[in-house]
Amino acid sequence: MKGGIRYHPEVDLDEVNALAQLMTWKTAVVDIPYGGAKGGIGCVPKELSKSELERLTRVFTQKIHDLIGINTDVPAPDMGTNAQTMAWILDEYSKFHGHSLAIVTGKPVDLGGSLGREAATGRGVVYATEALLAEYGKHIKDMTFAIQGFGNVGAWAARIIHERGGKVVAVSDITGAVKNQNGLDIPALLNHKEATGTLAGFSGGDAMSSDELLTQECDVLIPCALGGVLNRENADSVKAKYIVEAANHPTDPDADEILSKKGVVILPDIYANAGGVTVSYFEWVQNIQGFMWDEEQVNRELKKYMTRAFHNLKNMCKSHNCNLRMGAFTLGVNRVARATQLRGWEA
Ligand SMILES: NC(=O)C1=CN([C@@H]2O[C@H](COP(=O)(O)OP(=O)(O)OC[C@H]3O[C@@H](n4cnc5c(N)ncnc54)[C@H](O)[C@@H]3O)[C@@H](O)[C@H]2O)C=CC1
Ligand SMILES: O=C(O)CCC(=O)C(=O)O
Repeated sequence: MKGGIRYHPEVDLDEVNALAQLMTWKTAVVDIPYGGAKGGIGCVPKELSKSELERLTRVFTQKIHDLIGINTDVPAPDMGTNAQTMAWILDEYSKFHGHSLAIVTGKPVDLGGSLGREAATGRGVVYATEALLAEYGKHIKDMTFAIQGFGNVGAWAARIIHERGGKVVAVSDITGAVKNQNGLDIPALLNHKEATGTLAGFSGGDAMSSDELLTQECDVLIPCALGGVLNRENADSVKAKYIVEAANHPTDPDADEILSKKGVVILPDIYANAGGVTVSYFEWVQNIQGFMWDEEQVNRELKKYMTRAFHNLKNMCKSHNCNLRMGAFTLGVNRVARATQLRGWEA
């Protein structure tokens, strides 16, 4: 099983359960050999010191070390966790079971992490967006983007879209939001965030409230933060023509219906954000083989997996005459059902 560990105040058992289920279908959609998992701690990581985070992570690992394993459950980063968190889990786990590089993915590269994993979810989102837009004869360089969340996924997606000539017109995070209809200078915004820890005060755009981001004028909206942010309160006001779900379950069922009726095309999470777990799979393979790939190979393989999955998804939608979310779930559930039947577990 595979999935991230989340540190966030809203983490609870129901949410982790739902996120683990999404991982089951996600890994099947991109056809990598895992089931789904997820873990989390209800806490506010920004309010904890580095040494408190380390102690929390080590005690958590002491509690779960018998549940995880390189062939049973392999954690990775999610919201509020990062490569450092994975390094602590690896170190603590190794005290019980011996040195096991493949016990976590998304580790620091210096500790056996894969080149390209940190950027992989955002990069995968960009590959997915390119594949979707190509279906409509469009290109990133001709489109405007609004991005909610400027953490690992949002910042990397923004950076790569900007590099490809796309115009990122609005960005938000927990500290606020900034917009510029002529396009934000993303490298400058990244430097500003690095230096100040906030989006506030960025001179290259106008400040706005975080909530406004979702209804901002743009072609493509990319939610990269929490679940349930698109709901019946705001769905009707969304102006984007395309939504690429980089976050997990950002669109609730009411919003899904409202947006579909408005003709908004939604690229679902279990495909759109699968680049992260795909490169996690590459990291696990590299650790087991004891052979590091170069970054070019990682990105080339990632593109191959994302493009192949998009074609499978599109064919599923065509043969079942359904939208992309239904197509993605049908693809994932069918693969799991087929494996289940082949093992003789048919009811
Ligand atoms: N890290 C990964 O590899 C993957 C992450 N995801 C999903 O992507 C989403 C983001 O994850 P990460 O970037 O890793 O987390 P992160 O912790 O690095 O960043 C989260 C970002 O969301 C922002 N945020 C939080 N609440 C907000 C609000 N109310 N309004 C606006 N922004 C808000 C934070 O300020 C931060 O910029 C999550 O839903 C996660 O499950 C999905 C696949 C893989
Ligand atoms: O990289 C991984 O193993 C998990 C990534 C993740 O948590 C997700 O796709 O939601």
